[in-house]
Amino acid sequence: MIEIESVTKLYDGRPVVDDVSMVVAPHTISVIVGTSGSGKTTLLRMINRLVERDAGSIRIDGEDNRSIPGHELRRRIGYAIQGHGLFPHRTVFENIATVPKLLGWEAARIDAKARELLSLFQLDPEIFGPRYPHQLSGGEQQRVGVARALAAEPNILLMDEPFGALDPIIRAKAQDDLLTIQQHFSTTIILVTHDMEEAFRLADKIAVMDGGRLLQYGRPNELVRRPATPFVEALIGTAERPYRLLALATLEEAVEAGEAGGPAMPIRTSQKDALAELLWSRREALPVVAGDGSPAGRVTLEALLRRAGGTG
Ligand SMILES: Nc1ncnc2c1ncn2[C@@H]1O[C@H](COP(=O)(O)OP(=O)(O)OP(=O)(O)O)[C@@H](O)[C@H]1O
Repeated sequence: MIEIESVTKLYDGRPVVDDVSMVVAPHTISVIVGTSGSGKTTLLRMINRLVERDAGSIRIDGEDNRSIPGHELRRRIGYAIQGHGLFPHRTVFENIATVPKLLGWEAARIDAKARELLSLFQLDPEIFGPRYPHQLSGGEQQRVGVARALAAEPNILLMDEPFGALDPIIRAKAQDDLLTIQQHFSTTIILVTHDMEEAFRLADKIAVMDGGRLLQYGRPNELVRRPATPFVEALIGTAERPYRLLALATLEEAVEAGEAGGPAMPIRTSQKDALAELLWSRREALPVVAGDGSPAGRVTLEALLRRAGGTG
């Protein structure tokens, strides 16, 4: 758990993070969004003390982060940034091994960890382990950067625009990988992004910052349904609201008894994807199947339209 309480950071007497309080529950993903210069990176870096706060407190699992020794903070908190920050003259294996080595892990344990992480990120350890960063694509470098941040098995992972430089296809893949890995290791993640799609895709909770202040911190559908200020509403994008609501829910919540013709969709499909399919195939309803392929009912265009409007 990360407890940020009334935290302020001043530069030249001006607050760039202004009295911010938020709690990040264990094993969840919080995403910080906001305009450029709103204090997102500064807030993130105060958690692992790359930046020192001027006021307030930050507790990591109940302990003030100032009372945790530096090496312990590095072990407990992984940090991944845009542009990956890999060491160019070290191989992928050596890059991933950096913090475990500092912590004095045995070679066999480091090797096993590096292999596990590379495999999780779908990079063959035999092929990619001995390569240097310049021998990897941008997306591969980025994945190694995140693998390196996870190498010492941190409870917490701080990520600053980790996928900012990736093309949309690779980016979506990297986001999926991150969700899988987060579930695998139960990591608590705080991620900064400019991309609202990314925020909605990954976040258990979204924090919206503007001018150093935290305007709202809530579940994605709370932000859509009840934005705290016009700024939050504008940032989410008023034209996107119906699609965001549908994207946040699966057919599990919209399925009803009955039959429908045409190809079926799995119950874990997002309501947004189901609406797209209904519109594209010009159907009024489509059959829904459970995980094992057995019939689970149907979902209707009418039900999804109701949900898109915030009711139903
Ligand atoms: N070391 C520093 N000295 C002085 N001012 C700084 C320093 N670091 C950041 N700032 C200022 O603090 C404010 C917040 O910066 P920060 O990097 O936290 O914003 P951000 O929301 O992450 O921005 P972006 O989205 O553009 O990365 C900015 O106005 C920035 O110019």
